[in-house]
Amino acid sequence: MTEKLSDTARKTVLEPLLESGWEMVEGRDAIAKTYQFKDFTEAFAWMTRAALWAEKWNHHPEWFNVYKTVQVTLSTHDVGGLSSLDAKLARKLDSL
Ligand SMILES: C[C@H](O)[C@H](O)[C@H]1CNC2=NC(N)=NC(=O)C2=N1
Repeated sequence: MTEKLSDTARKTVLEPLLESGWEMVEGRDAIAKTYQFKDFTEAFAWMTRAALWAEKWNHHPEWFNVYKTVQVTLSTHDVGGLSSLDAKLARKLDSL
C-alpha cells in the first residue's frame, strides 16, 4: 500500500533529490524538475525510456514537452502527495 512520505522519510529520501535539481512545487505536495536535451529527438527518446519505467511501475509523471525541454512533476495522485514511488521514479528519471 502506497503512503505519503513521513517527515523522517522526507529528510532521507527527498534531500538528495533536492540537491540534484528537483524542487518542491509551491502550494502542492509534489516535486518538479526541468530537463534540457540537445534536440527534440533526444528529449523524446528520453521520454520514451521514462514512459516504459512508468508503465512497469504503474506510476506516471505529469510532464510537459516543448522541443528539447521536458518539465516533469511527480506526485502520487492516489494519496494526494509525495510517496516513495515519486522518489523512486525521480531517481530513475535522473539515471536514464
Ligand atoms: C489505477 C492506477 O493504478 C492508478 O491510477 C495509478 C496510475 N499511475 C499513477 N501515477 C501517479 N503519479 N500517481 C498515482 O497515484 C497513480 N496511480
